[in-house]
Amino acid sequence: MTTDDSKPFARKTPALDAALRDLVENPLAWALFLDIDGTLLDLAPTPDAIHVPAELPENLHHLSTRMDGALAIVTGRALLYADEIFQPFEFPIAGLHGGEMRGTDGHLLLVEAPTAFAILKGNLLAEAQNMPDVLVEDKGAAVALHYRLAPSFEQEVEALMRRYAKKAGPDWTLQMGKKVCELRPAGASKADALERFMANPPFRGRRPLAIGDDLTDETMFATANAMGGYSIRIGRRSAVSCARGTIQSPQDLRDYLAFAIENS
Ligand SMILES: O=P(O)(O)OC[C@H]1O[C@H](O[C@H]2O[C@H](CO)[C@@H](O)[C@H](O)[C@H]2O)[C@H](O)[C@@H](O)[C@@H]1O
Ligand SMILES: [Mg+2]
Repeated sequence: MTTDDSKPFARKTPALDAALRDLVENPLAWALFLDIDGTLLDLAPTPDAIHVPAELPENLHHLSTRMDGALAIVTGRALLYADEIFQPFEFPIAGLHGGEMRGTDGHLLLVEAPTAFAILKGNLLAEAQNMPDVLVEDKGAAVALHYRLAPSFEQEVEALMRRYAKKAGPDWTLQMGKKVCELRPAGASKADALERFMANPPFRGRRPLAIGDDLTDETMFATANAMGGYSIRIGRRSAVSCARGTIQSPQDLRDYLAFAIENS
């Protein structure tokens, strides 16, 4: 293909341009790992208020086909919830920040919430009711407390979740995010998920490209970089991020992905 300055990647830094250009020109050389909230989708006021652009699932399907299936979703969402977003297509996916997985063989690894954790979630829900507009998102083996609609409760939310992290014990860990504080299974991270995908075809032997927007994505950025790949953070450039490149918004990323499909 030929490229010129009007193309989406021509506005970026040289290293980012080169990675984005190479994904278009050599889709079989790359393995793509995509976060959902704040990356593929614009952030919304509440977890269920997300808008999925009608063309997004099909665009990802086309790109995945060009990459011979080496495209995976790596999200903090529960795996089965995230699957619904991309219907009727089904991608290799990691949920709960790496705790849940489904590889290309279709084998589903889900985490079951033990009774003690279910009781803990019930108690958390009761205590959160004292904080108007703070939302509890029950994700099965993880639970999130969202304060996007009630930013003045940030400190209280964090303190409450730290208390509950102690009660939950070592099998759960605290995960901070954008206007959210979560308790998630401690056994795996997004980096672990990326490594597990990379151990098998069609991912094996390719350069990983990790794209995300939040603290939870930093481990997969670092791992993608260490494996000779590349990492892109959606949002403003950040000195504390491991990501090597920056794309300003989910819309810019979606525009680039649409361009990559048309031209690869
Ligand atoms: O790893 P991700 O796919 O980015 O998931 C991270 C968390 O995303 C969701 O929360 C965030 O998005 C919401 C919808 O835009 C927004 O209202 C919230 O403030 C954000 O923190 C999701 O609800 C969490 O379960 C994910 O862990
Ligand atoms: Mg995100």
